[in-house]
Amino acid sequence: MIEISGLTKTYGPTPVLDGIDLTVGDAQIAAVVGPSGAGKSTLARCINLLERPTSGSITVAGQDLAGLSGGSLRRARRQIGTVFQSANLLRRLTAAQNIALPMRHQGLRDAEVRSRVADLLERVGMLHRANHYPSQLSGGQRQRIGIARSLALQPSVLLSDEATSGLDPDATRAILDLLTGLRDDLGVTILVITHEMDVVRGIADVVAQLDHGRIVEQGSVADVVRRSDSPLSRALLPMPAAPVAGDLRTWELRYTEDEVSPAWLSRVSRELGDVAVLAALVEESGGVPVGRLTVGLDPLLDERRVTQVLAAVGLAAEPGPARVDDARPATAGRTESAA
Ligand SMILES: Nc1ncnc2c1ncn2[C@@H]1O[C@H](COP(=O)(O)OP(=O)(O)OP(=O)(O)O)[C@@H](O)[C@H]1O
Repeated sequence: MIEISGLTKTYGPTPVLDGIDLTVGDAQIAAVVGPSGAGKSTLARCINLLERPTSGSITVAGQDLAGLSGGSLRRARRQIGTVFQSANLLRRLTAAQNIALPMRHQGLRDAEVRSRVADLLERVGMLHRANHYPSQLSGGQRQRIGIARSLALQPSVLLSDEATSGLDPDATRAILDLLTGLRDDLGVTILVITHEMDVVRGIADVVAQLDHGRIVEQGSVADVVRRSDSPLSRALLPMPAAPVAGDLRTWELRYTEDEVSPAWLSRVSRELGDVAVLAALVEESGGVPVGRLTVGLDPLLDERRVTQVLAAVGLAAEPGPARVDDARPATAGRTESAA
């Protein structure tokens, strides 16, 4: 478990992290997202003790890291594995030797090292590359070896700072499967720093958005994607593209499958008149299938009434950004994704 409270980090006069409160439960994956310069990597470096926080507390597995020094600091560091964008393997060592390195530094016996290295190679699906050198591995394979090395001292927490950045979709998928396996099989708590919303959708249990050193939005992914008015929700699941300009008023609707009435279209049409379905998309995030629709309605309808009628059938609604061009009212048959 990671508990961060009132964490502040300043370089000179400027706070780079400003009062961060964030909790990641045991065996949870948390994603931290945010624009370049928001403070994501600084947050990771404070958690793995490469940087000292200016103030606030960081508790990992029940131990407050800020007050530690000497031997207790070194012991606490072993609780935390880190994977960076580049695996930074030593090129003169084989994959197996790279994984063994932290254990050798630790003074573990040969037999123990050999057995753990074999287990780790198997876990990351790289037993067949044990004796390859980094230059003989693909980027995704190097990253898997880097993850195995970060697990060598059996940490309870893993930090991943842009570990899938620059990898192709298959290699990314393999790394994400590996991380979810570590959470589910070994109960590792994982904090993922990423700018890739696919990664958040794919594996995160909770998500926090950092901006200018502050958390501006956070919550479980399942809750965030249900929020119709949230910038983070829109970033996670953008609205499908729809035609713009014209006579109808556009509305952006969002629903989760468990909350929407199956007969919503006919019920809404009865109350509000024709509904032009302009775009529709269903995608899963945080284990929840979320549907998004852009529809066109009569522009003379009262906004509050529209919102109420849509809410009554389980649709969260926001007025869209523009008017609709050449929209034709749809029948229920065109909304296959929502019905
Ligand atoms: N050692 C340092 N000294 C001074 N300023 C720093 C230092 N490290 C980071 N910063 C500043 O802190 C801010 C946050 O940097 P950080 O690397 O944490 O952002 P980030 O969100 O990870 O960005 P990116 O997505 O581009 O990697 C930036 O304005 C950066 O210039």
